[in-house]
Amino acid sequence: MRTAQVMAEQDLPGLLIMGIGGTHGVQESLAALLKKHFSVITMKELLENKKEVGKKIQCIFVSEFRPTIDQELLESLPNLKVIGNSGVGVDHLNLKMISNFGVRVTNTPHAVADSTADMGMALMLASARRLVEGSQIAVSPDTNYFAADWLGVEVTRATLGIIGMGRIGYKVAQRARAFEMKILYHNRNRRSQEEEQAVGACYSEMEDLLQQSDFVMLVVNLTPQTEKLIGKKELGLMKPTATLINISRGAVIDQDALVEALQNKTIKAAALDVTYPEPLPRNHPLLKLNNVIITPHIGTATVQATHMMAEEAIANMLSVLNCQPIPSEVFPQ
Ligand SMILES: O=CC(=O)O
Repeated sequence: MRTAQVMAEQDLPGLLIMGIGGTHGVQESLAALLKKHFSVITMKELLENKKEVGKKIQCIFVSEFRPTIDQELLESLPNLKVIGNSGVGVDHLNLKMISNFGVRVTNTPHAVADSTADMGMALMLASARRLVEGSQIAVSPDTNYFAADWLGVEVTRATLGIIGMGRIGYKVAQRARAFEMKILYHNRNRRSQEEEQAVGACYSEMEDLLQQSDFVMLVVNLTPQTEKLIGKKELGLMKPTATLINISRGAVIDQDALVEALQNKTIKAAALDVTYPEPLPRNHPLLKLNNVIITPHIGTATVQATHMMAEEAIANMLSVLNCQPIPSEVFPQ
């Protein structure tokens, strides 16, 4: 005989998890969170019985950046209503194709903002103070080193140019203010005077920002308009003492041009949480340069952000299922 609890679980909307790790495709704590609202189905379960299991799925929770949702998958899910992306960037999803199936897409712009802004600051400080190089020498067999060999530069009172002043860019500005940085920003839409004053940020044309900044931080979404936004010409405008930091998407930078600029020292350094592709092939020239820091796209990889993203995605997906206003829906461009 079925218990009331099992019956209730069966009544919950079916949710497919697309991710890696744990038995469910995400950490068990996230799976437990999702299970409060959905009947959770793993990819393995779907593949074992596509016909029956496919009909139950109304939502997909996407926790990875890799492109995995194709036409064939969507055709096997006749009752799919919403794809809840865990994260703000949705460039790994084919929005046009998904919308042709009448499926909504949602993202989590609020949950990611603090952790990603922290990552931008961490990369800026690590690069300025040569943290990775310093850490490598400190644990190397070579003990004959001196602080004077490792002079960095101060972030305090330096000029930071933020390209992309959305939620994350603005959080970066709030943090940079505490370092007394001069903050320039460029954005599609100018922020209000009150917002600019609150963080001490000045709106700037791209060219001026690139010419004046000691640190240029990229915080834009990847769209056809921002692909290769930073190329040879833009890198050429930067100071030879400047550092480029990227916490958005790798394809926002023309990577060949970046390699050239770093090799020729026309800019000083780069600190990248994102590259194109991810991970970079092990023989990629960026990996051979000592004026580059690369992290494996971990801007949102914190305990707090992962849980907040799941909560935000759950709220979005339930709104779609309950025909309520959707807090964060993404539309094809
Ligand atoms: O890269 C992280 C995100 O898109 O949220």
